[in-house]
Amino acid sequence: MSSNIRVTPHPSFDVLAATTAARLITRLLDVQSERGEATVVLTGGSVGIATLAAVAASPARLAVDWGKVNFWFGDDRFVETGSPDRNLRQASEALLDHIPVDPARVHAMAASDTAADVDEAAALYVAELAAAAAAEWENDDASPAQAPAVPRFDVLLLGLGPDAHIASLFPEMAGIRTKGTPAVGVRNSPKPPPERVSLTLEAINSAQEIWIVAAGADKAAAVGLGLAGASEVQVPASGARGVNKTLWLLDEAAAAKVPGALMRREP
Ligand SMILES: O=C(O)[C@H](O)[C@@H](O)[C@H](O)[C@H](O)COP(=O)(O)O
Repeated sequence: MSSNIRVTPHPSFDVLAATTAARLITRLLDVQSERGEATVVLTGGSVGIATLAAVAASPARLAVDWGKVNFWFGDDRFVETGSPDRNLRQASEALLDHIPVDPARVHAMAASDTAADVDEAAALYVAELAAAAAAEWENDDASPAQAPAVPRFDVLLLGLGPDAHIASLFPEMAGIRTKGTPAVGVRNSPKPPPERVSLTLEAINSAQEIWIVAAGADKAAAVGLGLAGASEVQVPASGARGVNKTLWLLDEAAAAKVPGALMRREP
């Protein structure tokens, strides 16, 4: 197992969400003190959204310069902009509408009323990622021609499906096999709704830190498989590896099948 993987259980869903929120606020503050701005990739799902709500409820949120935080999405559902199924809408209701974000720094994936199909939506996100990456490289006095496909992701949040899917990359489907592009259109998703846009594993793994957040007994098998070094095509979560750190932030139920040797119980 790579040394950069750390598994931390939490006593309950609520403690997991609150602790992940505190970690996120602290990480954003640390990055902003080093670089002036910070970038987080948000996820849909119960824990991902509960974490954002916990950030909104935390007095510590007031210490973050939210106007200098770049928000991207690991995936979104390809439904109408106003649909309650949209991760953007859920993230906005949980957090983004309650903090002073710079709208130009909130990078939403296209919806079914703003793109013709999931392929166009993915292509639009690929272009937006490339433009942000080129701008970062120009700022770093490097040639934009050599810019990577995606900007720097300081923290990338991932929920976990019971089938070990991450973002909208599902076992054995085209998305998890896709290489050479940072975003992909998804059809026939086993998790409704059927059409989505997702970052690819390559884009996910470009992140400095990946935080996989999962709660509930129905995720225990996926966590165990994800940590057991299974093939990423069969177990997408097993392919998630941050450049510097990969955290598995779990409640006790989701951690039930984690080998004791891997567990890091924080004091
Ligand atoms: O858009 C989505 O559906 C998510 O990004 C997806 O990857 C989610 O995070 C997992 O399915 C976990 O969701 P739950 O925590 O609700 O089970």
